[in-house]
Amino acid sequence: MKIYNIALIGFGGVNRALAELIATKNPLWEQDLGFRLNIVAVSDLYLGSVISPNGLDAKTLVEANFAKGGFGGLSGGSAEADNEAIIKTAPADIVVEATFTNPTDGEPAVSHCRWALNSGKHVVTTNKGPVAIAARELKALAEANSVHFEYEGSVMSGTPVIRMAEKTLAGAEIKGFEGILNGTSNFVLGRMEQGLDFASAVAEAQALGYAEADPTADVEGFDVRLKVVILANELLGANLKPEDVACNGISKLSTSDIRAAAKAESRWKLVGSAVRNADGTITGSVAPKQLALGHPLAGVNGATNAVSLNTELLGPVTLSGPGAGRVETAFALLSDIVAIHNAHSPNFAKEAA
Ligand SMILES: NC(=O)C1=CN([C@@H]2O[C@H](COP(=O)(O)OP(=O)(O)OC[C@H]3O[C@@H](n4cnc5c(N)ncnc54)[C@H](O)[C@@H]3O)[C@@H](O)[C@H]2O)C=CC1
Ligand SMILES: N[C@@H](CC=O)C(=O)O
Repeated sequence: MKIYNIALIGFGGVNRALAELIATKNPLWEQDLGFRLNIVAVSDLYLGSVISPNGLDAKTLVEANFAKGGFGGLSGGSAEADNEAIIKTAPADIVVEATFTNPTDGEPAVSHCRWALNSGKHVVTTNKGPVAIAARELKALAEANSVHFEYEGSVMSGTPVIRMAEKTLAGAEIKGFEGILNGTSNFVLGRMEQGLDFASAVAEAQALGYAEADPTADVEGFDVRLKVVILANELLGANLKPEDVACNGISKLSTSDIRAAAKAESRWKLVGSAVRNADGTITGSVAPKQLALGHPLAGVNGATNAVSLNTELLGPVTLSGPGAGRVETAFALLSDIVAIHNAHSPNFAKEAA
């Protein structure tokens, strides 16, 4: 049985949900997965930072109602979030990056990943910024340091689209994809269909933990644009940057547009897609589309996401599942740690006492 020491960077919805899972599921993971997780450090812009080489009690961490700078009151704690020192010096095997996604340059998360990989620590992240903007560099850094850079939760939350496509569909020749890749905007469109106004629907998505720290990223399509870049680069071998992908969101759709679509037996959906063109170039786009009710994506509701991968050998292969949510996304982090564990890297795991 292995123990993985982990450092949590960001302690918002997703990393807090991971800590909740650790508090209750470690015995099950020991039995079923062959490891348990031990939180040795946490750093959060609002709460401060704390290092405890022997491990912090996950239950206490999630149940204590810390105020701003509250980690300063813990043994080994500080009211400041010293991410760099925590990432470089905490005795962690794995750094779990779940700070906010910066759709412009990916920072400071790109730096967090660099510091961790250069320190010989694995990185698992749900943050779309570093993956969309710096995946090539970070994968090369991981390889150079014999560690992993894993990011399943960066697209479709805990629904395993990246691993499914790369591992299980290897050889099927993916030529393009089309999907609903943002839980918040899909949830908002559904609530507007039910008669709620746009602002109230966005507020509900925020309360449910689906939305980005700035929900503009969800409703203007910037979040889907990052996911289109990630999937196009991963699955189609593209080298797209966010600015290469045409992007329109849902904010201009009015309640009357949505009602009119319903009368025409159709629904508005925010669709992200990419395709390999005949000349080998790859084009991505994000745009609201009015889909007939019979369209496979028209029935995808709430924060559920779905993506249809167009393959040469199988035709379309469609995967659907949670696209947002705290626990759902924490599961993606667990799945990344399982992938690291299963790769049997010998240098990072500690035998249980
Ligand atoms: N919530 C979801 O359904 C999903 C979220 N993600 C991504 O996962 C990441 C985390 O999401 P949530 O936990 O929902 O966000 P959140 O907004 O609830 O939490 C982010 C936390 O990071 C902290 N933070 C921000 N900047 C920081 C910095 N420079 N240093 C240290 N801490 C910092 C904030 O104080 C906050 O506690 C985001 O990048 C998000 O895009 C990905 C898939 C789904
Ligand atoms: N805000 C995002 C969270 C997951 O990436 C969404 O709503 O899909």
